[in-house]
Order: sequence, then structure tokens, then C-alpha cells
Amino acid sequence: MLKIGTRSSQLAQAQAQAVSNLLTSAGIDNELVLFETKGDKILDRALDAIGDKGLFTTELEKALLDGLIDVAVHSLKDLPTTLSSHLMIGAYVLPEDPRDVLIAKPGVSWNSLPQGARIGTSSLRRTAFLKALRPDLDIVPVRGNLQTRVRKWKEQGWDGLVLAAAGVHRLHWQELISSYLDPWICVPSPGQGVLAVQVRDDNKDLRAILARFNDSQAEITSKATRAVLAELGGGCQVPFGAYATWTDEKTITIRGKVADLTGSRVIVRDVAGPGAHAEELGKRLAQELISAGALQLL
Ligand SMILES: NCc1[nH]cc(CCC(=O)O)c1CC(=O)O
Repeated sequence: MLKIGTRSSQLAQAQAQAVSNLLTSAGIDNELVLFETKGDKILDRALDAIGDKGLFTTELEKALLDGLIDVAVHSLKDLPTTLSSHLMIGAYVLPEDPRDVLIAKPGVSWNSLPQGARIGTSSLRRTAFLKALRPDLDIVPVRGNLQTRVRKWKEQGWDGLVLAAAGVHRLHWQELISSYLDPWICVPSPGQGVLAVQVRDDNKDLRAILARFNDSQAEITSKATRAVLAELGGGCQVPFGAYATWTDEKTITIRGKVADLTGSRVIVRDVAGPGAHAEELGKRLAQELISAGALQLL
């Protein structure tokens, strides 16, 4: 019986179940094994900064290496760009909408938010990019899983809450969504919406099976945006987003955006080129951001 490791939040289980269904369709008996991660326990501070720390993934990587599980399912955006050695991403699957969304009461849209509206998010990226657009907003921290955040938004009577569309869609909470935020402006986290199926690199048979489910377009845009993150590296702790799309069947455009914490200084750069050179393009974009002062924003 193939063992699929996942965090135990409702969203993580929905994601792992979707991967389980793919494997079942390939005739592979499998079951979920649930884990709690450091990121599930630390609830008092923003976790992203540059977002490359593995707080949600380290325990699953260890379980893979110890042979307790055969695959781990992660939100790609939570997975550090440097994986533990002997582990690899076996497939990029089931890409969802990469945008962020505003959760708000019916009738309230992004454009109709009142002056000084109170908005919940703990992501430094969302805080900075939203403040850059609307300096009047009162951004309040909210951590915890999606249920907790939605509960707090209701209890506290905030005007809005900003979440990833992918998570909201996967939990079938579409009716809570008031507005989709433009990904060229509220630039998402690298890999947002994509699931990473991680395996041991010596597990050849399983890798061959997973390859059948790989979404090669999502793989390429994910590699492009994660290359930007990797190149900016741990040296900087700034709000950062990267978004890549296909402009024709061979070409991708990548946007990178960094800001200071208050959103008063913003650097945006785009590069376009062949998807076949995704990682090179991502690195080039990071270098352009650095040349424009990205590392000095804090
Ligand atoms: N950092 C938490 C996290 N990790 C993945 C998702 C949603 C799914 C995704 O973005 O792929 C979320 C919640 C959120 O950002 O609102």
C-alpha cells in the first residue's frame, strides 16, 4: 500500500486526496498518512518573509527519507527551493488559479472597500502589495488554517480577508469570494496554486508513474518563478511575488515584484523568453530586481 504523507489541515487533506485519486486511477492502492508541521503549530507571526524556510514541509521530507511514506503532497509555494538531498519533485500537478482573492460580505468588492477598511492577512507579500495600492487600508494579522482565518474574519467584523484562490476553490468556498486580485499587481507567491508531489530520487518506478500526471506547463512556469526566489535567496527578507504565464506555446513572461513592508517602495520587472529556458529567465529576472535595489528595500 503506497503511503501519501500530508499535513492534516482540511486544505492539505483535500490536496492529498486529489493526488490519491490520481494514483487510484492508475491502479495504485494508496492511503493518506497525516502529519503536523512546525508551521501548523507556530501561529503568532507571519511566516513568509521571502518564504523559503520549509516550516510546512520539513516533517514530511523527514518522513519520506525515513521511509514512513512514499510520497509527500505539498502546496508548491510552501516548499523551499532547496530540497533535502535524495528528494525531488516527482510531479507538478493539478494547478489551480494562482491569484489571491478578497473574501468579503456580499456586495463588497475590492473597488468598493471603504476608506481605512480593515483587512486580514499575515503574509508580508500581501500586506505590502495591498498597502502599495491602498495606503489607507488597515492590515491586521491573521494566522492559522483557512477555517480559522475565515472564522476570525467573521468574528472580528473585518471588512475583508485576503487568501489564495487555490485554497478557497479546493475547499469549495467560492461563495465567499468577493474579488479576484490582478496577479500582475498583487503578484502571487512562486508556485501558488500548484501541488508538488515529492518522492525519493531512487524510487524509479514511482517516478515513472507520477510523470504521467505531470503538468508540464505548470512545471515550467513554476520552475521560472521558483528560480527567481532561489536567486534572491535567503539574503533578503522582503515582500516578494513572482508570476509567470504563457504568452504563446513556446514563450513565457515572468513578473517579479518586491516592496518594502509599508508598500511605499515597489520594484517590478518583467522578462520574456522561451519556456525551455525557464530557470535561466528566472535568474535573469532576479538579477534585474537586485540591480534595481531589491536587496536594499528593508
Ligand atoms: N501559506 C499557507 C498556504 N499554503 C498554500 C495555501 C493555499 C494553496 C496554494 O496557494 O497553493 C495557503 C493558504 C493561503 O495562502 O491563503
